[in-house]
Amino acid sequence: MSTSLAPPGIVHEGTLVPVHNGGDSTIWLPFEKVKLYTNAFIIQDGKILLGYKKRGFGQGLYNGFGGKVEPNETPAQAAARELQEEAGIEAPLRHCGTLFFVLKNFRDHAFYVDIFVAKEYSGTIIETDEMRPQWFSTASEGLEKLDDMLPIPYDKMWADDVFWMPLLLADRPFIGRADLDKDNTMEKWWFAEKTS
Ligand SMILES: Nc1ncnc2c1[nH]c(=O)n2[C@H]1C[C@H](O)[C@@H](COP(=O)(O)OP(=O)(O)OP(=O)(O)O)O1
Repeated sequence: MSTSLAPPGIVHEGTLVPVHNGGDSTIWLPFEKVKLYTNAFIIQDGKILLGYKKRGFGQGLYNGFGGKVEPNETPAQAAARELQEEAGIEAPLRHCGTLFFVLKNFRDHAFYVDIFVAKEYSGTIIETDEMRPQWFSTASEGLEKLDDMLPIPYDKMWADDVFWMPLLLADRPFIGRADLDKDNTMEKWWFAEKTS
């Protein structure tokens, strides 16, 4: 499928295969500034580590561990720093996706988020002022669940996560954009798998 379908804000090389797109809005929300963010996940042995955001942006939602890329950092360095700051651990993170978010009632900047993943980590997972880490089962409905582990709580996550997280879990590189309203509803979205 043509790569020219990618929405504004999506920067990419190679071949993209769109997997989801939709929304009632006919236009992508405009944006002026873009700020760089990271988000990191540990996925191992049928489980994924998420953090419950205790304060600030996205409070009350489960997410990976991440935040803003500081001016002196690469996204990979920022991802490692945020994982240490928010969960107390280190991990051999590798890049697996890129997401672009525009919030309807937040016109300060759009979010360009590099997504990282690791299968291992070192150190002891700790609760921090910002995040309460928790393991969730990655097993699909109908399959055997890990002992006492809840499934991924999509109803308590950013609304876009359900579209790209299956690609993350399947280790399939992805890219996408979502425009969200202030109540965490999706206005318009487009997600693709990167096949080269
Ligand atoms: N829509 C959506 N889906 C999934 N993930 C995210 C979004 N929007 C987002 O912003 N995010 C991610 C991107 C980042 O990982 C975090 C937001 O980072 P934040 O905690 O605001 O950044 P910090 O640098 O930690 O902020 P301060 O601690 O400096 O205030 O959510």
